[in-house]
Amino acid sequence: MGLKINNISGGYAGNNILKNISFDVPNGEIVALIGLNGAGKSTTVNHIIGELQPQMGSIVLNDTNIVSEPTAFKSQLAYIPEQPILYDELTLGEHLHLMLAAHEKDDENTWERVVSLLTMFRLEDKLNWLPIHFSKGMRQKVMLVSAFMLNAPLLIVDEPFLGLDTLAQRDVVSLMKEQAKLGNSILMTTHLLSSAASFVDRFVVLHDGKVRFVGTPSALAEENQLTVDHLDDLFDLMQKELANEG
Ligand SMILES: Nc1ncnc2c1ncn2[C@@H]1O[C@H](COP(=O)(O)OP(=O)(O)OP(=O)(O)O)[C@@H](O)[C@H]1O
Repeated sequence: MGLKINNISGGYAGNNILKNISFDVPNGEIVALIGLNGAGKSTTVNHIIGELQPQMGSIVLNDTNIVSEPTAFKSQLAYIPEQPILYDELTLGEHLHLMLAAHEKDDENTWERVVSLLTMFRLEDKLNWLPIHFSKGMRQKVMLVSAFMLNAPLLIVDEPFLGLDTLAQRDVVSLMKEQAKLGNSILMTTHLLSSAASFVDRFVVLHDGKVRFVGTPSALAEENQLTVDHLDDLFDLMQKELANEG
């Protein structure tokens, strides 16, 4: 089980972007959605988080369909957007308690986990701070704590490394691996193919709103006659292809 995207087509009002997208994020797997700017990664994520509705196809998470049971679907989901969203008037502590309460998890056990995450990201002494006092990277770390504290069955992380120092990047990878070990599904978007290749189970390559490839990092490298260390060159190949099509 896990997340099953079956044959979805969709996009924005009057602007159809996704064409027959299908892929799975099985329980216990880390899957990276990749593609050039404008390929449709955010549009796909927006459908999975329920911001957009597909014109056709289905999105099912552990047997829960997003259309027939939207509340049950969303309660299984933790999402880390590329741009941090924080309530200006709430302290870090108030923000975390509010998020926990919304997921009915504001208990002592979960708070222990929150404290260990805050310590990992060196935020443990900042519970009384307001967002205005946080740097960009610190805001991103607050989003990471808010999502990882939930141990949600599906975690979606948009560009997990953006704005993070190398220590925090390493911590995010180990947290994603920990979530996978717990049997949760992780879907991330990234432009850093070679780095992602060292820890993701599979890549889903989007190209012009279509799924171009689904498979392991080594299979992706092999198909494009690249080594895993040089997977970033795939973007040059796709860019050239787009130029030829145009
Ligand atoms: N709000 C919107 N309304 C209409 N079209 C949009 C909107 N947002 C994005 N698009 C279009 O949808 C297509 C896919 O964009 P999307 O943001 O999904 O790409 P992406 O793969 O996430 O790119 P990036 O790597 O730049 O984040 C693009 O052609 C874009 O112009």
